[in-house]
Amino acid sequence: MPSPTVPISHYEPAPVTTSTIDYADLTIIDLSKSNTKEGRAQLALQVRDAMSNQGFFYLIGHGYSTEQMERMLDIADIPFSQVSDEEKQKYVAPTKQTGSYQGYKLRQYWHIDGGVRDQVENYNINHDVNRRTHPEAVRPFLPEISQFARHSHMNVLDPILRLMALGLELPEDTLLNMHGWDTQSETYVRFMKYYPRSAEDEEKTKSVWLKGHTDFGTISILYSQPVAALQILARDGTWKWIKHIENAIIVNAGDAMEFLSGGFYRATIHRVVQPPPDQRQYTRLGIFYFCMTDDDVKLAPLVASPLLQRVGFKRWFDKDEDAPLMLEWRKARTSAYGQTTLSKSDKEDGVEEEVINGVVVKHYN
Ligand SMILES: O=C(O)CCC(=O)C(=O)O
Ligand SMILES: [Fe+2]
Repeated sequence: MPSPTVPISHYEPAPVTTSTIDYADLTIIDLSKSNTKEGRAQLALQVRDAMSNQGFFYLIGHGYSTEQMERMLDIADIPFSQVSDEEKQKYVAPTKQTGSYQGYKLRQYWHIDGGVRDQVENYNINHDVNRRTHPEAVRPFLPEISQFARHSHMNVLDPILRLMALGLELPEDTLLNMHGWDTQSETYVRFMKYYPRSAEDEEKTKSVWLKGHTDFGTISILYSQPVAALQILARDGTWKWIKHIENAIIVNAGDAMEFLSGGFYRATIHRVVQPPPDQRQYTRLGIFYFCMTDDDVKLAPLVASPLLQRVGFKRWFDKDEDAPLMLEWRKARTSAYGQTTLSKSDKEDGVEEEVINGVVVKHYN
């Protein structure tokens, strides 16, 4: 049961920016319309259009209130503000060895550019919150975090997966059946806190905090927060800012969804940059639910889709049996990220590449 009586200090997020910036124009999906069959058919078309064009959309009507979100934000700050550096060290994720982020990713782990390393702390918790132990200050809040993960899974992820399966003209539960709650998967809650950086770091990285990348899994669920910093690479090659919408969720597809849909749903490149001037002195605390299929799902195209048969699809692997399992793809991508030496693309300016499971993975500056 949730325990909202456990005392907690309040995290006050930055005020919304008043700067004029170039925002992406994304579709807003109202999930409260998905209770009826007609509603779902209509939303499925909207989601299909958004995921095959921008690869990003907003979700509203998801049933989590602003007050519940404020409470989760207070909880999200605990692993950063209420745990000593010494205790944090005990819970650092052995990411390079295990290909898993569970636990802390402390500052300066990822290489960004020009010798500059990141200034962001993550604390990652598997959707099964008891899979690992947690710092003492986090423990009283595990029931609430578990309930939040369950909400994100059942009330956000599952409806999205239903709509995306419908979009491929497949049975509604096709994708959902690959994303069990009780099965073995890496699907996890991430708390992420960015700290302001030095002028020197900003200059050396041309203000990039997290290089342009695609996410590794199927669906990423980003609970909207006020500090503008996230940008997506639009089809015309320009970076567009993601606008904060109170109590909305930003949804994007990752590599695994791109593989399963034969390239129809796009894993869009996105990055994080220095916020506009009026938000630069604030920390930026975010809450995410990163979703992957069950570990044992092969990431080969869903060729039974009548839509894919009509419009055509891309194969990354000649034979389906050569496609990686979700477990293999996640491990390889996770252990390499921010650690490997990337090589410059000979085709595209400002792009660096690495080869993972035979696939060229690009990183954008
Ligand atoms: O901080 C954000 O808004 C996005 C972070 C992100 O892209 C990631 O963690 O993969
Ligand atoms: Fe990302």
